Amino acid sequence: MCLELLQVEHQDMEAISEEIDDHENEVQIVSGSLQDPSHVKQTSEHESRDNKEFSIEAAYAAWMVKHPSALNRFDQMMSTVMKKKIVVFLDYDGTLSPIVDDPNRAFMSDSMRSILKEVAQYFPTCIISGRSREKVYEFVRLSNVYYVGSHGLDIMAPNKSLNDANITFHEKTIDEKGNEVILYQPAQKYSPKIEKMFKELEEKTKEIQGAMIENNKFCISVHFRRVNKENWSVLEEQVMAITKKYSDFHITRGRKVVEIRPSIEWDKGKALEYLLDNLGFGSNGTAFPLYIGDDRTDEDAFKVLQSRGQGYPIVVSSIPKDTKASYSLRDPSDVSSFLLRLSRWKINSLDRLVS
Ligand SMILES: O=P(O)(O)OC[C@H]1O[C@H](O[C@H]2O[C@H](CO)[C@@H](O)[C@H](O)[C@H]2O)[C@H](O)[C@@H](O)[C@@H]1O
Repeated sequence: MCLELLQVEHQDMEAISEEIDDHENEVQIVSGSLQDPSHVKQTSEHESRDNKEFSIEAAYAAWMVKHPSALNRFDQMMSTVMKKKIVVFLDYDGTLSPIVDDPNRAFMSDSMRSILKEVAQYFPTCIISGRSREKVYEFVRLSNVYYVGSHGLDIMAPNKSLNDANITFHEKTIDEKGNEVILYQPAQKYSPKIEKMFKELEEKTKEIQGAMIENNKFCISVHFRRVNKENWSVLEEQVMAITKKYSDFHITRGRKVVEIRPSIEWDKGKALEYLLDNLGFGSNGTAFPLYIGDDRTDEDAFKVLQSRGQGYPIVVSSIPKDTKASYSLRDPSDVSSFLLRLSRWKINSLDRLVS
């Protein structure tokens, strides 16, 4: 049996079940014997735990053939990078921090922080999150990392080789360390409406126990992870009713979260292109982006890498799901192993240059 299949056998089944649960609304997620997650649950009630584990593992193993582990393929992946400039893009929740019940407590481990700090010493490193940029910084607290919030709608990046010919929404500003940075916020004009909607949502949903509304600056997250299942539809109706009043906004879904976003053509994929093309990370194909993410919104970035034929899209998932990523990592712990390996690889290649 190959190494990738063996690894699946040691998966934490509880975490896997939770992840399946998180993607309940996604029709496509599971392939092979697990095509419909609700079916998985119904039949699993009648199956022994062993059988359930076996079918999940078998489906995952089949999926891994198409999306091999970036850890197992590390050497092969790096052998094609050659003299290109690696740029590291990371999602936050579910990638750098494990999914937890309380969004305000999604802390990153100290070991992940120190590995990330090391990676950022060797490669330009950027976190692209659905959260507000400030909130991600609060969790990460690393000054050598670039932060993009609100699913790409709030970009703060170094002021390098800016090619601003067609960019109309950027401004130069000074960051906490006194460096000149550029700020690109294509949804700025929606701020007053977002504030209004946020207040309305808080007021309307305050009776629903466990509901949490998170203001992500240029988008809003309505969390239902801690809401009783029987109240999910009530919460959903309230969110729909309020969003309907704002014709220039739409709803997207993530892991036990409904998100309200301005209807403009901008997402994590566009933010990734913007960063690659405008911020001195090396356009003209010299940059080699690695993008690691677990969320449905990260798929927009994976698509961009696939269409540019540039870099490696890596999905974080412990269940088989439909993805444009070429490689996979199971969970944040795998992500930290991958990042550690990446920085060690860089140190070794620098050593080889010196000797
Ligand atoms: O783009 P990301 O960095 O992955 O952010 C996506 C959303 O992540 C957060 O919610 C998710 O993680 C929470 C903490 O683990 C969890 O409680 C929640 O159920 C998940 O949906 C964040 O709170 C959202 O604002 C982000 O949009």
